[in-house]
Amino acid sequence: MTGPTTVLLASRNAKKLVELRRILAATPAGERVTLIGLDDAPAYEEVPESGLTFAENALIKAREGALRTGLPTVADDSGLAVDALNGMPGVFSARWCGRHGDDEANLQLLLGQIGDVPDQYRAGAFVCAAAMVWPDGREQVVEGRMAGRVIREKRGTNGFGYDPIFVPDGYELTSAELSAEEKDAISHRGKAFRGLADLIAAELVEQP
Ligand SMILES: O=P(O)(O)OP(=O)(O)OP(=O)(O)OC[C@H]1O[C@@H](n2cnc3c(O)ncnc32)[C@H](O)[C@@H]1O
Ligand SMILES: [Mg+2]
Repeated sequence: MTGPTTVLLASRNAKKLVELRRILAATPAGERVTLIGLDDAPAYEEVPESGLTFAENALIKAREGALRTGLPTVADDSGLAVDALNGMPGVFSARWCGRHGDDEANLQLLLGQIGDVPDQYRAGAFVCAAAMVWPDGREQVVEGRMAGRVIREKRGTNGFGYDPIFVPDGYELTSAELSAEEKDAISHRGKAFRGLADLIAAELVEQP
């Protein structure tokens, strides 16, 4: 067995880094992997998320990271797909209001758009595609979903993004009222990252 392997998470989102570290730690790869984020990697100009699917965007980010750093690289792309909006905001979730990362404006715009949609038609799902690109060019993508419905007013202060207006199926609480651990256990990103963590563990265990 070789020493620890450094894996890059091609993201500046600190919450994603914490989440993937926690999930990796629970797998056989836990002790063998040191996970770093873009803030700890040699700086490079990031490519725009120009894909039309979560998987394409995750691969764009992961390929660029692997190319620029030579490290095995993970990246994810995620968002909320609302049935009444034919799957939007989807890949545009982070910039739905027209600028990147304004969670409150994104959420209020969505609430206004589906204001007239009756309760029984407010289904949607959080979706996450997590991609792994190895330095030799091999690529793997794992997707996770969390189905639920969009409510009419914000509830809860945990999480981020659209969490305060999303109630997962089987729950009465919004995903912003669940604890981080409770959300991880059922979330789109939790599922996708656990799938990837298993692939990373298998890869490293097979190494001579
Ligand atoms: O650097 P990267 O990894 O790209 O970080 P990011 O924050 O831009 O992340 P994404 O491109 O994956 O965009 C995710 C958007 O989708 C929404 N979203 C995704 N997962 C969510 C979750 O678990 N809870 C609430 N909103 C979520 C939210 O609006 C995010 O801004
Ligand atoms: Mg992004």
